[in-house]
Amino acid sequence: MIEIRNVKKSFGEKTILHDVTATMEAGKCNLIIGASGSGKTVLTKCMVGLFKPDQGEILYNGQNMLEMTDEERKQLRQQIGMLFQGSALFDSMTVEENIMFPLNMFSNLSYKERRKKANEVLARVNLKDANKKFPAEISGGMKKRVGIARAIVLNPKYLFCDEPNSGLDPQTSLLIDHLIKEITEEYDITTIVVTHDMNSVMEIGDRIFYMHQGKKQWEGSNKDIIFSKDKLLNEFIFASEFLQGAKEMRMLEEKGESPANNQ
Ligand SMILES: Nc1ncnc2c1ncn2[C@@H]1O[C@H](COP(=O)(O)OP(=O)(O)OP(=O)(O)O)[C@@H](O)[C@H]1O
Repeated sequence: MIEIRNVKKSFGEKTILHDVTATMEAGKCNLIIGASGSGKTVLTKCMVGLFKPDQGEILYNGQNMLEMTDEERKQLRQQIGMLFQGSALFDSMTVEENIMFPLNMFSNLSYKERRKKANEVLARVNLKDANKKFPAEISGGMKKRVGIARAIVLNPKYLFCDEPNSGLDPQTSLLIDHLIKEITEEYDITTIVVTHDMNSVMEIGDRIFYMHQGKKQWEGSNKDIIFSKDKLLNEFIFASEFLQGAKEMRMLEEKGESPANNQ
């Protein structure tokens, strides 16, 4: 679990995060959504220690990251897996070598054990046969799966995914979403996904945090998001073509004309 308490962050005169409080739950996909510039990235950078908040607390399983010693912060860092927007694979390394990289850096395992572990996670993301390929030889969806395998190879407690669907077709996006959700539940990871993709929001959004101009404007689940009365959230989500059908359904329901009422 990650608890963000009253976090404030400014750059110069400009306040970017205004008193943000939110709890990211373990074993769940916690999605941060919001328009460009609403503060999603600054918030996640504060969470992983890349920015220091001016005020507030960030608690990892009850321990304030901002008060940790360097050693404690180093240990925490090893419990955080990251999936970057462009997958960020090393082009000169094979898929297997890419996945072994965090193990080479942070584990005391032998070469044989590291290879075994890398191939286990590769099998978990259904890429067993791609281990000797180079990134240039695999598709965008496969690269994302390699990115996920690399992010989970150290058995992280926390997984941060930055726009995991960017550049993918809808079908591949869905596969990646499901993989992230399955892994989150299977390994009881606290997963944080920053996304613009409303399809993902509806598919895997156990907890959704809607940021607006640096404030947490709304939070809830994918079950209640389309029924929210929050005007700003409604403007944001119903701008998506994907949710036009849901919007029309909701309007009919409000008028008592839903097909469900006519049965
Ligand atoms: N290092 C920085 N120095 C100064 N201002 C910054 C810095 N990083 C971000 N900002 C500002 O903080 C605000 C929020 O940016 P942020 O990147 O968090 O938005 P976002 O919601 O992630 O947007 P997007 O969806 O486009 O990635 C923006 O006005 C941005 O210019």
